[in-house]
Amino acid sequence: MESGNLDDGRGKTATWIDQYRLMYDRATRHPFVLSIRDGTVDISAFKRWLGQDYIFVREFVPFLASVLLKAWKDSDDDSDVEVILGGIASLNDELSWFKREASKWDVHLGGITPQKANVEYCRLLQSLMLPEIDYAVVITAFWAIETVYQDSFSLCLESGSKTPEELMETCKRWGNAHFKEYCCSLQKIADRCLEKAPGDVVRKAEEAFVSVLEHEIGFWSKSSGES
Ligand SMILES: Cc1ncc(CO)c(N)n1
Repeated sequence: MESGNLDDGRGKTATWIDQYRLMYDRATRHPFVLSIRDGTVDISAFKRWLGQDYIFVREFVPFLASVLLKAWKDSDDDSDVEVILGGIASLNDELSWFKREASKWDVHLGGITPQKANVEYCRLLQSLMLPEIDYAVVITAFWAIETVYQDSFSLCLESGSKTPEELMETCKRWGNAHFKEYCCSLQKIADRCLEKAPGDVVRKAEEAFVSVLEHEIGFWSKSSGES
């Protein structure tokens, strides 16, 4: 058994969160998210984020499909496919939710130009969809992408938060306990794969994790900021 230098019996993913704590906190405690939590959020920033995230989630569909395909081909545990399929199923519901929410806020999803940070994030997804990228790398990225939103929005649901009532549904979408469980399932899968992966694959997964954090920070800033 290989034991990494920071490995104290926890999974690799938990180790990386600690190791990149500053960046992780910048991704999960972004000023935009904090403004939702303290009730000072600028509604036009929220509407911009909504339109940009819809574009991102549409790109997330083929990414998830590619993760599913790799799990089906390369995973040694049948339940991986079920967890990922569950994620794909809820994406279907999520896209409908975006359309409903957008019409509620008078956001026209058809006419939105993706921000540069969004285009770059989608490009990262596309690079991870390539067949030569290992399952361990993409499942790690997938876990990180979902977990950043889970951590961010659950913050807005904590007791003492002043999240405006009309944004509660958005926060519950990613901040709810069921979504947290789903993120934990993804984390267990990622940790299991990373434990068995050769060193160069683990290094690539770590890079993908850091890259997701960087892109999430950029996404929050640019999607909620002035266009
Ligand atoms: C940018 C971004 N990251 C993560 C998620 C979670 O699905 C999302 N919807 N959008």
